[in-house]
Amino acid sequence: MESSGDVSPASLRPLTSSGLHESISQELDYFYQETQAGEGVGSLGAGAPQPPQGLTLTWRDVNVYARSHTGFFRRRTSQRRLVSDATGAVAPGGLTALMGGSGAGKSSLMAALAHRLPAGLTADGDIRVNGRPVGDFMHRLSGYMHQEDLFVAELTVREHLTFMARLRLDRRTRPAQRRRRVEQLLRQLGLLARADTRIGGGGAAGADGAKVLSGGERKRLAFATEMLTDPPLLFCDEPTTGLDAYSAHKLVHMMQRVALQGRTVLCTIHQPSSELFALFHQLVLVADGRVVFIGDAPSALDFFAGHGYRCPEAYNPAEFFMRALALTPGSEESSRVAIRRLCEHFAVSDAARRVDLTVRLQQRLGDAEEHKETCWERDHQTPPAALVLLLLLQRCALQIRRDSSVHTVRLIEKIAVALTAGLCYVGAAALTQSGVQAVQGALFILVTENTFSPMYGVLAHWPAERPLLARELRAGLYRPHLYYIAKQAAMLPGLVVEPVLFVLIMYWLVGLRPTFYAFAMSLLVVTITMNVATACGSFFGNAFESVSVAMAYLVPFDYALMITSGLFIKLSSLPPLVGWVRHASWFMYANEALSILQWDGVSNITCNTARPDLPCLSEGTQVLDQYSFLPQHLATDLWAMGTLYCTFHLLAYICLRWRASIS
Ligand SMILES: Nc1ncnc2c1ncn2[C@@H]1O[C@H](COP(=O)(O)OP(=O)(O)OP(=O)(O)O)[C@@H](O)[C@H]1O
Repeated sequence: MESSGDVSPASLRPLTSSGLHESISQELDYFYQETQAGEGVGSLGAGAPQPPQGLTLTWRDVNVYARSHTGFFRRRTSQRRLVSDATGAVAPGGLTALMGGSGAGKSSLMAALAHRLPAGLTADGDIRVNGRPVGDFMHRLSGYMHQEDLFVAELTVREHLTFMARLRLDRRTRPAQRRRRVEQLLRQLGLLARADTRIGGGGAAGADGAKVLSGGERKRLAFATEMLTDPPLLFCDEPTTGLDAYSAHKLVHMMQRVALQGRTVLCTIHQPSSELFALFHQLVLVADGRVVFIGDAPSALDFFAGHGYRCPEAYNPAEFFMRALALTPGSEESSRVAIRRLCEHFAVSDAARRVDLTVRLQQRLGDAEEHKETCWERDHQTPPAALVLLLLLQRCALQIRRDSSVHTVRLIEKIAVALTAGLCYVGAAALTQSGVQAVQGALFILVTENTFSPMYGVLAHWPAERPLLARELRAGLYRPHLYYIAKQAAMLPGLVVEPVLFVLIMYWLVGLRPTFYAFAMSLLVVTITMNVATACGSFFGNAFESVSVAMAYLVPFDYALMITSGLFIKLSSLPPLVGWVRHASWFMYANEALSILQWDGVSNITCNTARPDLPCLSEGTQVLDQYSFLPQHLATDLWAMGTLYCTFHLLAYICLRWRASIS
């Protein structure tokens, strides 16, 4: 294994060249000139703190385990080893391929090396960077391009990079520098023409027909995102998955260029073509969770040939390695024995001795400098919480504004329902016996229409955004409470405009009590109702793993609340077993408050004189009493709804944190 000082770009030339390679080289000429001038993908420019360059990554006896919980209350824990006793080293200045068949343990090993194990996986062993045991500083020191790219679909390419630049770059980076960095990456990664295109959800076109990025462009954007901070260490998990040969070559070629600038780049890859394979300088071959070989491709071919696995002439070496290391279906056990034998041969080979030497050297180096901080750790300053909140708020607001299903369609629906319901009640809300029924019916519509659609609408948002949230939280980009506050704050204008619009239309069409106080207070009650309902939807959306499971619990819950609202059964006659439910029913509080606003102080309701045998409610208090409502409860109702609002949000936030930590 070569140390950082021994590696020169010349010694790391690609193994072969091809026409495709040359055409890409020409296309990237501009980029290359810039990198030669020290202004390439990895340059932040003067002024910003620079990370340490030339990092050697070493690992010894690394094991990765998957923990699963089974049984009642998930109390039984079982553990499976995904990576066994892996030892290796990767030097800077070259592109290293972590290769192996599907399920060989590449992603698990790479996540452990990058200090980014997902929830459910744990690791032990000694992993170091320039001799220093890895820790949380890896999030700043390294970039990690995930196998599955996740973006906020509504943002454009430039908006996404700008947002990430503000969160990831040191807070002392000047705005002009930041902008230059974004433009530089857009240009270098061939995304300039697509800079104002929406990222989209990965499909052919956005929901509203807007153009979105292709798979290859998304991968390049993911790469650009990781390159924003100019990390000296870069991990790429299957960056070529889903790309055509040309796009895959273009992306790996960029990674090679970045590596040749002195960075350490480790990239998992499945089965690359010969041309793609030729771009890698070093291989780490993995099979059945074990490291089978580390070194360059010619040495790997010699090693395999020396143990009876000869690669045929003109055969793609990558394919050859994959075949040699595959677990053959039907005879997995004999494949495992063969793999273990190769591992044993490798353990006593010269290549393994070189790796071991590097690992020991780095260990000694690190132990000697145990108490020294790297300048990168000491220097990096994250943006202040207020700025992070503002950035998240901007992003959420853009998401809502551009997702027509959230605002335009909902506003149209609200107006249409308010008009329809209002027109049905025109002239019905008189101070008569039938008028009492009409008013109570209209109040019920005011409550339900501002409860169900917002509650179920918001429910779906949380599970959909959870993977991205979990990833961004794990990357240390922001704290969960900032995300939650930003999300709620971005929704707030809609949660005020919608109920106000609805009440404005329906209140006057129905002809409800025409006093300013009754109208203004009704506006307030309905607005609070909608906000409590969305808080409840947020709680259910965060408490369960998927929308369907959340719905399974929410539907019976809202039925219980609705039945105990006072309209369907007199509250005083509720059986004690379920009577307590009404205390959590904002339906009840809202209905009571709205009814008080309509009927308190009314004393001239006319009776049906033609039918003296029928019961007659001649006073407002009688109407309220019919539902067990009390006129003096208005303030209590408002306080109760406020308490429910805070409780649901608190529960939602606790669940958000918990769900994100296990996702
Ligand atoms: N969180 C997890 N819980 C349980 N098992 C897991 C988990 N993650 C991965 N595994 C298992 O560990 C093994 C190795 O998975 P890993 O993703 O590391 O392999 P890989 O070589 O990257 O595969 P691929 O190329 O298909 O992505 C697989 O059998 C996989 O099912």
